[in-house]
Amino acid sequence: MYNISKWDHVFKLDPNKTISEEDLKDICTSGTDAVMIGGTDGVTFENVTDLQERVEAYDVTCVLEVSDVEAVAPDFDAYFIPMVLNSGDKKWMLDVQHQAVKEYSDMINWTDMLTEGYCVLNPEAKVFQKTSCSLPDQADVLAYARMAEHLFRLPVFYMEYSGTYGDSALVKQVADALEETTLVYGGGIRTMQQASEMAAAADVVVVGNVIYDDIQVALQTVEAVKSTKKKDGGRS
Ligand SMILES: CC(C)=CCC/C(C)=C/CC/C(C)=C/CC/C(C)=C/CC/C(C)=C/CC/C(C)=C/CC/C(C)=C/COP(=O)(O)OP(=O)(O)O
Ligand SMILES: O=P(O)(O)OC[C@@H](O)CO
Ligand SMILES: [Mg+2]
Repeated sequence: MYNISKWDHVFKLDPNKTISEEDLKDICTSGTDAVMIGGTDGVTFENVTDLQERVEAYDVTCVLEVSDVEAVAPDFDAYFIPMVLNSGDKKWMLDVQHQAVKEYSDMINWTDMLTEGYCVLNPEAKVFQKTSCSLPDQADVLAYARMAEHLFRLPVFYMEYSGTYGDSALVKQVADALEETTLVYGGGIRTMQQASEMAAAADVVVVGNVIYDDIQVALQTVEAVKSTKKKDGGRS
């Protein structure tokens, strides 16, 4: 059984991208806490199940981050359901989830579901544009984090800088404001130093695109995150 509050590092694999068997093996046996399958576009039942089967050959926790209800497949260790808190369109906060629950409630095992409160902070990211986000300032981000923890009691607050490296001072401020909710950071990690810096601030660091651009650097982020957590302690 997975426990996200104990995780430090996650690799996010995009089912719409190609990865060699050798690289996939290195990712799955890297010592990461989990492999998350997810992306914003081009996610289909076929490419999700294809990647899922390949990851299942290894002994690593594998979760599906749902971005399209048509691409939900059985037998993942968990299902992460994003709610985009800074979307200007309630569709991405409530409506798509509502529709999915209405249609599929008899197939859902609720203990496998975990809701992520997303705060998207890179205006260039596909997810920012797709979900009509507005760019929050520091006070907005802190308010979203507090709402996630105290009003919605969400297990996860996800600071999403997808494609660009974020503001570690802001990540630290959010970490200081949260007690129970797990703070996940993702975006633009391309060096061990960046991985360590974000590991010192957030509970969980997600590494995505660099997997496809520089697999060796991607693999090194596991040790960078794990050794920072060991040294600094931290909440997770
Ligand atoms: C087990 C089984 C078969 C169950 C069936 C029952 C079932 C269907 C359960 C699902 C229940 C449920 C509540 C589903 C919700 C469905 C849904 C459509 C949720 C919407 C999620 C959402 C807000 C999506 C918007 C996009 C988003 C936040 C995606 C997350 C991934 C992400 C941020 C990727 C980064 O992407 P990007 O910025 O584009 O970067 P790249 O350029 O690298 O891709
Ligand atoms: O792809 P990158 O920029 O590493 O971001 C990771 C993840 O937060 C994307 O959802
Ligand atoms: Mg990606």
